[in-house]
Amino acid sequence: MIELTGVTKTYPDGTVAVDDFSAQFPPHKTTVLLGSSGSGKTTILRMVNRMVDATSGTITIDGDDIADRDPVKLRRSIGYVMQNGGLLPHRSVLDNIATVPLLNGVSKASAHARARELMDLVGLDAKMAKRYPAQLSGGQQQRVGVARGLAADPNILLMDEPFGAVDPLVRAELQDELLRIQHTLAKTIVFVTHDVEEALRLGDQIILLAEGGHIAQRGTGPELLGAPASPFVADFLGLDRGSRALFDHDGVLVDAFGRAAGVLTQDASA
Ligand SMILES: Nc1ncnc2c1ncn2[C@@H]1O[C@H](COP(=O)(O)OP(=O)(O)OP(=O)(O)O)[C@@H](O)[C@H]1O
Repeated sequence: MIELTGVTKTYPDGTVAVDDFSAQFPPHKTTVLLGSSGSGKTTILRMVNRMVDATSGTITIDGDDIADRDPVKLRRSIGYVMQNGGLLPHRSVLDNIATVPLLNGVSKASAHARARELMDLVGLDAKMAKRYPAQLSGGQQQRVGVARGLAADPNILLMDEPFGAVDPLVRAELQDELLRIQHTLAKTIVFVTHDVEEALRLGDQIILLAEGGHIAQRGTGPELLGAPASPFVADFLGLDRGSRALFDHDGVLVDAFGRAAGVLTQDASA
């Protein structure tokens, strides 16, 4: 369990990116931080592995305060996948995937063997192993990024808009792959996106953020869709724009395409 309590981040120029944020990211589940640009999603994510240090508040992982952990060791124990893969351009696919295990002192032979297994897991053809990032499509680069994030077999995987830079079809494919991988590996995933469809597809829990990391609403996708807490939430989810509107059929919520999206509680349907 990752727990953030009263966490604030003020950058040196005075920008309060995150103001008094508290939340839990449960183990083996995917939590999506959803919000528009500048709402503090990346800052929250980076505070979990101490790429950014919180100004105040507490962050614990399984009860241990991360402020007491060595930041470099902490960072290497947590998978991190960023937009555009963040790959090292002059290293082969295999070396990119093996980066963290090699830093952790794993032998090159076993790091590469593990990297080949991960290539298979994320759906990359083995013949790509010796290629350089520039010789891959955007979608393939993202797969390498996911494999690299998983290479040290971390319990926690932080993903910062990992599929933001690819076209919608490839994006849907990558989302499917992630769902498949997560079904097998059950990592604790924190996934940042500003894309509502992506959040609804991937999130066991969605935390919708307004500016300053203020929580507009948290819950499952159907909970947010079925009972948006404010006009801001309804607007962000696009509930006023038709396609995502929900209709009540005897207590079962269905979307505009007739797909079940949730169940109304007794009170809400009364
Ligand atoms: N190093 C920094 N110094 C000063 N301000 C920063 C820094 N990094 C981020 N900010 C500011 O903090 C706020 C939150 O930024 P953050 O990147 O966390 O938001 P975000 O929701 O992830 O946005 P995006 O979707 O655009 O990545 C923004 O106002 C941003 O300009």
